[in-house]
Amino acid sequence: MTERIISSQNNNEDDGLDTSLRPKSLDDFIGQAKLRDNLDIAMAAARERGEALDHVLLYGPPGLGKTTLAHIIARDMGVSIRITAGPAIERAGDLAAILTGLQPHDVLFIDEIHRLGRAVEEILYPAMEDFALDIVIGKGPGAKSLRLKLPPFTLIGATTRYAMLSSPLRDRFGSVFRLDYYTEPDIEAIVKRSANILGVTADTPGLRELACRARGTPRVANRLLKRVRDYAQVRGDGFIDQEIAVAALGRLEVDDVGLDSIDHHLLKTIIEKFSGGPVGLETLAAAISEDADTIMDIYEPYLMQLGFLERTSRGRVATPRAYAHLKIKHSRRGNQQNPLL
Ligand SMILES: Nc1ncnc2c1ncn2[C@@H]1O[C@H](COP(=O)(O)OP(=O)(O)OP(=O)(O)O)[C@@H](O)[C@H]1O
Repeated sequence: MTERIISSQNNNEDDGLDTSLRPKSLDDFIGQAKLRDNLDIAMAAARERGEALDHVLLYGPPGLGKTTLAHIIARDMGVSIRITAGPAIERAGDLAAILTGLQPHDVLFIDEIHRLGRAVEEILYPAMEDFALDIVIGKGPGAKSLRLKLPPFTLIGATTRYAMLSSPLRDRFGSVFRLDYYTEPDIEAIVKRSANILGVTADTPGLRELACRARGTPRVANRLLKRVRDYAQVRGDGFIDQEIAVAALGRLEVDDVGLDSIDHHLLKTIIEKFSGGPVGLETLAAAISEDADTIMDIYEPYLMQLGFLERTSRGRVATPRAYAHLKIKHSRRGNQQNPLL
C-alpha cells in the first residue's frame, strides 16, 4: 500500500508514539461514551463476582482504539494480556499452545480475528464456551478424543470486517462493541491530551485545524500532530497556531476535510473515467492501481462517512457532495448515466 500520512493503519513509526500516547484507563479514554459506559459496567460486575470478564468483540475501522481498549481492560481487571493476530495463528496447535499458557482470568487479544483459519476457529468454540480444549489423539477408527480443562479467560477479538466473522464465532462473544469515527470535539480533546504529553505548545485554533483534518481517527490525529510539530519547530518557534497548522498540513497535501491525494485520485477516477459511477470495486482498484481490500477497508469508510461515496449493488458512486468538494461540475451525461446523481 502507498505510505500515507493520513493512513489509519499502524506503521513502524507509530509504535513508540502509540505506547506513549495510549490512554491507560477508561477515564483517560476520550469519546465512544456508550461503549465506555457499557464496558465499565461489565468489568465492575465481573470483578464483583470474582469472574473473568465475558468475551468482548470490538469492531470498526482501523486506528480508533481497539488495541488501546484491550490494554485498558486487562489493566482494569488486574490481569496479563497476551496479544496475537488472526494470520499469525496458522495451525490449531498454535492456538492450543497459547490457550494452555494463559493464567486464570487473563486476556487473550486476537487482532484481525476474521482472518483465523477454519480449523483454528473450531478449537476456539469450546475454549470460549466451556473453557475446554478438545484434542484428537491418533487417526482413523482408533482415534480418541480428549478434553483438557483451560483456565477461565477473556477473549478480546478485534476486526475491521464484522460481516466476515462466522456466526458461531460472533455468537460466542458476550459483548459486541462497534467503534465509530470520533466527533471533532473528541478528536480535539485527544490532540490536546497528546500535545500535553509530548510537551508541544499550541493554541485552540491550531489544534482545531488539526482535529478537523484527522478523519475522526485518533491514530491519524496523533501522527498529524507529530508532523505539524516538526514544521512548527523548523519554520517557526515550535508553537502551533492556526497559520502554522494550515501551512504544515498544506505541505502534507491533507485538505480541509482530511482527504489526501489518493482520496482525490479515487474520487476523480470515478467521476472522470466512469462518469461518476457506478463502477465495480475490482475495476476501480485496477484503475487506481490499489488493492481492492485496501480500498474497502481504508479509503471507502471515511469517504462514505463524509457522504462523498456510496456503495450500491451496481458499484461505487461519487455523490454530488464529492463533485462539490472537488469543484467539478456535474455533467449532463454523467447524470443521465447514473440515476443516483
Ligand atoms: N479514545 C482515545 N483517546 C485517546 N487516544 C486514543 C484513543 N483511541 C486511540 N487512541 C490513540 O490512537 C492510537 C491508535 O489506537 P489503537 O492502536 O488502539 O487503534 P486500533 O483501533 O487498535 O487500530 P488497529 O486496529 O489498526 O490496531 C494510539 O496511539 C492511542 O493512543
